Amino acid sequence: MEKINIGLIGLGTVGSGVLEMISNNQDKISNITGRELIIKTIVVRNVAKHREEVADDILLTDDVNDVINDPDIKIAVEVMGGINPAKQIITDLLNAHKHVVTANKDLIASHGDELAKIAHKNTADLVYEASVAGGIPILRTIVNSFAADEILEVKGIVNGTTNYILTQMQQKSWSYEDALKKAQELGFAESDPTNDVAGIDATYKMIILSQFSFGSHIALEDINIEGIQNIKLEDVTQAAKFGYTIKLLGIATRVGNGIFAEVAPVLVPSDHPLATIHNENNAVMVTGQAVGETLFYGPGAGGLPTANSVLSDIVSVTKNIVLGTTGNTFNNYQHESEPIDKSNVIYPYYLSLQMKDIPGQILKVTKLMTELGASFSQIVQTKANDTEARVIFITHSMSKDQLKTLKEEIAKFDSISLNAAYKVLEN
Ligand SMILES: NC(=O)C1=CN([C@@H]2O[C@H](COP(=O)(O)OP(=O)(O)OC[C@H]3O[C@@H](n4cnc5c(N)ncnc54)[C@H](OP(=O)(O)O)[C@@H]3O)[C@@H](O)[C@H]2O)C=CC1
Ligand SMILES: N[C@@H](CC=O)C(=O)O
Repeated sequence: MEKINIGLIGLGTVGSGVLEMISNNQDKISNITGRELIIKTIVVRNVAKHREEVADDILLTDDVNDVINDPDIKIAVEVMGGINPAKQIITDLLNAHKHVVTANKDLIASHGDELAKIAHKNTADLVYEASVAGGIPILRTIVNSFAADEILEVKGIVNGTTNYILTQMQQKSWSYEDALKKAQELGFAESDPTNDVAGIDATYKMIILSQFSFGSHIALEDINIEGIQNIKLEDVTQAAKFGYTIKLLGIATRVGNGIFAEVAPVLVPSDHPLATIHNENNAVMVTGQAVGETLFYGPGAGGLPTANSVLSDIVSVTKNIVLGTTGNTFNNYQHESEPIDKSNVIYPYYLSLQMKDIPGQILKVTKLMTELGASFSQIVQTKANDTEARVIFITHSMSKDQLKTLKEEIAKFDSISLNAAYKVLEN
């Protein structure tokens, strides 16, 4: 059987999973593709650290040119992460006519269109199913199964680390710090977890999802991004008492000719499907004009689940090589998203305030709401400390502008502070 040589760049959580899956599933892959897949070369930073993991017949090197300049390598798998030097490496690989499979959402969200053009020019494939929602095969599903439908909204839980952290806080009352440490040990978090907890990783994934869903590229600066770093156990507990579970959600909705996109902690009704997604699992809800609401669920992070998506890309590139159909674009870039009128985007909010325990305080806030045309459906007061009360409101739907003005006006009071304002998802 003819062989196809692969260069693997990175042997961390995902790279090790790719190595394991190729060696364990060789027969099945050969039956499907008609080719034997061989990992010829592996590139890492620290060769000595990986010597024991790698068979003697594979070249283990710290020089990526051993892949770029090897004419026998047809497919390169980039699972090292980060934007630099990954961008230059992928550019060089494509210019050397290698097909590239990557899991790198940072890079694809930031420079995907530029790299797709380089791939097209070189009749090479550039594919990245693993870049969004780890083990869930969502990108090809959107390309193939929503080809004739108009997608109205795509939303969901697209970061495994933050969902793992929130689950441990909710179900086991773990501290935020302990849960993050465990997510890092389990290989779910990025090498620097800042992007995970700050919502940036989820935002990269929403940029890619939006491009596939709507054909529009949304710039990172145009997305409202809020992470989970400031979520308090008391908010998690209070939200549960109101019948909600806090989740970090990505939401991208068609508004006129543009897209409204946001990544933020959201109170999800506890009987909503997204509230039932626990640990490192992800779920993507795609709403189509014709099909209505659909939900795709599975592991969003971790070595083998992510490697499974990488392998699905490797198999599809191999089939393209066999059929001579390489170089067809995987992304759906049509244009930059047009500006939208955000006043049309309205949600109820969970507002957590701390106020000096003196008469008339709550009235000050409700008066402000009335002046802004806003109102609330639920209110709870608890003791924060000896001199202050915690007051939680669930508001009726209000716009971002109303919320912004409310925040600004509350900030003018010395004796009242707004600690949290989270969107509430309606069933
Ligand atoms: N972990 C996950 O669950 C998921 C990760 N991803 C994405 O997959 C990619 C890889 O993630 P993950 O496996 O977790 O990352 P790791 O940090 O576990 O592994 C990174 C690997 O890349 C190697 N590497 C890093 N920089 C260089 C360099 N400059 N030259 C050569 N080798 C380098 C490292 O070598 P060494 O070991 O010697 O340091 C290491 O083997 C990232 O883009 C990530 O966002 C996508 C979905 C899920
Ligand atoms: N750090 C990411 C890994 C997968 O993309 C996550 O936690 O989702």
